[in-house]
Amino acid sequence: MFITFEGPEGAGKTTILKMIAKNLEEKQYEYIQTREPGGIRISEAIRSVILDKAHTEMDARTEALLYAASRRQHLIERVMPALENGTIVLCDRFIDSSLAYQGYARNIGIQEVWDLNQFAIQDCMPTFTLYFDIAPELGLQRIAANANREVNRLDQESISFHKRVYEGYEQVLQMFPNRIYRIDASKSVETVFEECWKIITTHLNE
Ligand SMILES: Nc1ncnc2c1ncn2[C@@H]1O[C@H](COP(=O)(O)OP(=O)(O)OP(=O)(O)O)[C@@H](O)[C@H]1O
Ligand SMILES: Cc1cn([C@H]2C[C@H](O)[C@@H](COP(=O)(O)O)O2)c(=O)[nH]c1=O
Repeated sequence: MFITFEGPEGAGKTTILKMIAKNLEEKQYEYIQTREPGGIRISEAIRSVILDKAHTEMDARTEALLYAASRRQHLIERVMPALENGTIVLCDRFIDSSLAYQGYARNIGIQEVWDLNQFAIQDCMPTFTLYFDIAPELGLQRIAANANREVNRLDQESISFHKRVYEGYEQVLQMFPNRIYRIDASKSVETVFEECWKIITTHLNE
């Protein structure tokens, strides 16, 4: 089972992913938790290049290619071997982030970014996706209030960019109504967790 966590900045993806991991651990499921961009050495190195605040000159297509390259290596080294073993994969962000951020918000085109990513993923799509729906203003407020979180190049984008990311996700949800579950991420951590856990247990029991 390949489960991805998606949504704008500060939506609570990482918080809930860790809680789900803890629950799976307690119930003795085999799982891994990982993230994009990153999760393994080469992809973490690509992450540093993409998210470096100094790299303000980065071209949108270069950005899309770097995310896709990072995705490819992470799939080959970490995700696919785990799935082949029957291990549950919890992944913080995946292809939907590229569609919303690069495809829509950066104006490359969702279809173009989808096509580019087919080379990287070779049909390895998530079993299902939890989309953390939050107004960009609230998400950004949450991350601003978190003193431990380092601000990266994407965080520094304007509020209009983050609003476009939100609109981009809306398009992506329309494209994949059977794969993506919308979660109201403005609710309390406990409520959001309960909703996500209910979806996961339904799939685990299928
Ligand atoms: N439901 C919630 N209500 C209030 N605060 C929350 C909630 N979920 C998470 N937070 C807080 O919001 C901040 C961002 O949460 P988190 O890092 O989990 O979000 P994220 O979606 O992974 O963000 P990003 O994609 O930007 O890394 C953290 O300080 C976290 O404690
Ligand atoms: C996978 C992926 C990510 N992004 C963006 C989204 C965030 O701004 C950063 C990752 O930071 P996080 O704290 O780990 O969420 O990268 C993107 O634009 N495109 C992608 O494909």
